[in-house]
Amino acid sequence: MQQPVRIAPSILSADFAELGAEVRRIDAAGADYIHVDVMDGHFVPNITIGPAVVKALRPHTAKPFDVHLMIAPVDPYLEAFAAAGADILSVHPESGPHLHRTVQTIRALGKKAGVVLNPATPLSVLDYVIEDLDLVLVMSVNPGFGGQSFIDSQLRKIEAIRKLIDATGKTIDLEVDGGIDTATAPRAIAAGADVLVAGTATFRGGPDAYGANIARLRGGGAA
Ligand SMILES: O=C(CO)[C@H](O)[C@H](O)COP(=O)(O)O
Ligand SMILES: [Co+2]
Repeated sequence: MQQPVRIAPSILSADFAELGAEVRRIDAAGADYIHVDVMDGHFVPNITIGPAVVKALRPHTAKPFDVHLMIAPVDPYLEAFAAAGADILSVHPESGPHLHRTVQTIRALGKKAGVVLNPATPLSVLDYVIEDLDLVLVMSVNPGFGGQSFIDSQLRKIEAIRKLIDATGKTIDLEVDGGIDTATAPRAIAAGADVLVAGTATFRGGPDAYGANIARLRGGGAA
């Protein structure tokens, strides 16, 4: 069943020179999850942050850290991100040879497990792991950068995954990431998403705007 809409600001769009304060600000502004984009310059053409930064940010909020791992191979780093304070670890199936094993490793570390589908990744990768997941993340842009435009074809994928999740009878978040703003948020929610990642749309306008930005996205984009 689709759950109430939650907002996961991506700190990729925060001021990196004051990340701790930015995390405290989005926490106070109503963020539900803190979305952390981890990029390695290999799986995706950009380099961002590693476990040391996650650990440094951990004391700044009690909100769940939703860690989106865009690194390959991913398996050797799961333990470090878990120890650093991640709550949800989400992996791309293309980032290791044994997705089922990777999901079991995350669960064995006591963390929530997510699988991320790139725009061209078919639904079938979920067939034999969905029952073990806490979250499915649909990329509505190709991973690597913030500020890209929402890819409309992913709405069909969200609709299809909503049906798959509901058929399990389990509580599994359906998150969408990339190009979420006041125009695309209501479309993603109507398709069945219940967690919206938003980098650009959360941080635009500076700290005084974060609360209103998050509230607008949660309300499905209404002003
Ligand atoms: O995973 C990501 C990129 O790979 C980011 O989470 C995503 O792009 C968020 O940024 P924006 O809301 O600006 O599109
Ligand atoms: Co992300």
